[in-house]
Amino acid sequence: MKNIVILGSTGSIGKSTLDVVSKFPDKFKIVGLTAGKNISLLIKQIEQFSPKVVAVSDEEAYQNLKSQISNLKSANPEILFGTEGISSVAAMPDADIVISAIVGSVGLLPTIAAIKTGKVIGLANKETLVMAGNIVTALVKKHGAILLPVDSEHSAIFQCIKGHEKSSIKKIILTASGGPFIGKKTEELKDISPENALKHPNWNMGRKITIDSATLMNKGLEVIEAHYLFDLPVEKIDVLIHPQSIVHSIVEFIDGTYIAQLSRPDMKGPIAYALSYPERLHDVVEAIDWQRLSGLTFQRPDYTTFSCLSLAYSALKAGGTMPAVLNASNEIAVTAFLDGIISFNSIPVIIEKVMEFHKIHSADNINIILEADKWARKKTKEIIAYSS
Ligand SMILES: NC(=O)C1=CN([C@@H]2O[C@H](COP(=O)(O)OP(=O)(O)OC[C@H]3O[C@@H](n4cnc5c(N)ncnc54)[C@H](OP(=O)(O)O)[C@@H]3O)[C@@H](O)[C@H]2O)C=CC1
Ligand SMILES: CC(=O)[C@@H](O)[C@H](O)COP(=O)(O)O
Ligand SMILES: [Mn+2]
Repeated sequence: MKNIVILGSTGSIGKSTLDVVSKFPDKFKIVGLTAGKNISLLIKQIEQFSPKVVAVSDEEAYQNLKSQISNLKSANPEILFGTEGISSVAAMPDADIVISAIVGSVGLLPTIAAIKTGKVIGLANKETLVMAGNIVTALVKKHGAILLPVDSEHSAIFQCIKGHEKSSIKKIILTASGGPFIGKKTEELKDISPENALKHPNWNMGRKITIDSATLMNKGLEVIEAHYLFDLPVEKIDVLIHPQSIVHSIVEFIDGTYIAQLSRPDMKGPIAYALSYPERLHDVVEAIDWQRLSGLTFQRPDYTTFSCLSLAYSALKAGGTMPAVLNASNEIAVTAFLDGIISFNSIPVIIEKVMEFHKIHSADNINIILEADKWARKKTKEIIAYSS
């Protein structure tokens, strides 16, 4: 029996993780859950899974949760609050594996708290590695923690390279669906509404990552994530558009052969793989009906129209605090787009300006990263205010 903590249990990844856990009650037990502010869902999860400890980041939600919890007959967890409370859940001694599935930079400190206890981390929160890849991988080594990718492309690469020498890898190819605006040019994207950008063709995900998929920033963040997870230079990390999202990524070996990992687009696959690693669970994802597949197609990304992808490659090459700045600026720009304050096409324009203003620092410790993150948020807001 493995004891599981889920950071971000009320989100898309959190809910899929609980789906997997509920199908295998003899293998997994939930010991800790955390949420932002969706306490109506959190209460249902508490009733169903009886965690020992829960934490929420939002103060009003915390007070509401505390007042409602005494009415629950079946469960009575300890309730914690804020980043510190979430980090305590992440570090709880009973946990065997922590699924890191909070969205955005707020996931960084709780993930580090889990790493420092030497646990197995199922990492969905790609922002952790984008912001602080060198620091995080050094902490993983120092504390004997294990980082298992939950992001579908990285889970695919992890599965494909298993048992192969690193020197035999020529490059890895991250597949991208292309998002809802595949094939469109900049001019055609100028009046895109948040509602249309939120219509991902293949995956049902949280709002922030769905917009990142539409701009291709998601793939850019994943290039940076892959660099740190697999310790590969940027030149060995490629991106290919694959609109069907059946091939989750590909490894090209030096002998000219390839290994790819395939399944229907369903995050329960990579989640279950991380939860049960190194074993596999039965019947997690519905089988592919091969005869009915209409085709698997691949094309080069349009780096000009979807320039967020180019910006992410530039940030990775620039190094130091630049990836953290890219990430923070993107978070602010995406929120502004969802709030109707800036246009879809402004997202990369604003991020690029912020990157141009940034004086790179060596990413030696977490405070330098947090400072860069803070600086980039402020600068992005200034540029948005100035231009609107
Ligand atoms: N969804 C997917 O299929 C995939 C997601 N990922 C990555 O996984 C992560 C989660 O994505 P996803 O599940 O889609 O996101 P969601 O927006 O669906 O869920 C986010 C979770 O984070 C919580 N949260 C939000 N803000 C805070 C905060 N300030 N403090 C603490 N918790 C907070 C939310 O709580 P509440 O709702 O209660 O406020 C919710 O539980 C992201 O990093 C994403 O890039 C990677 C691959 C695939
Ligand atoms: C499911 C998953 O891992 C997402 O990160 C997904 O890859 C998003 O789709 P895109 O390929 O459109 O970015
Ligand atoms: Mn992904």
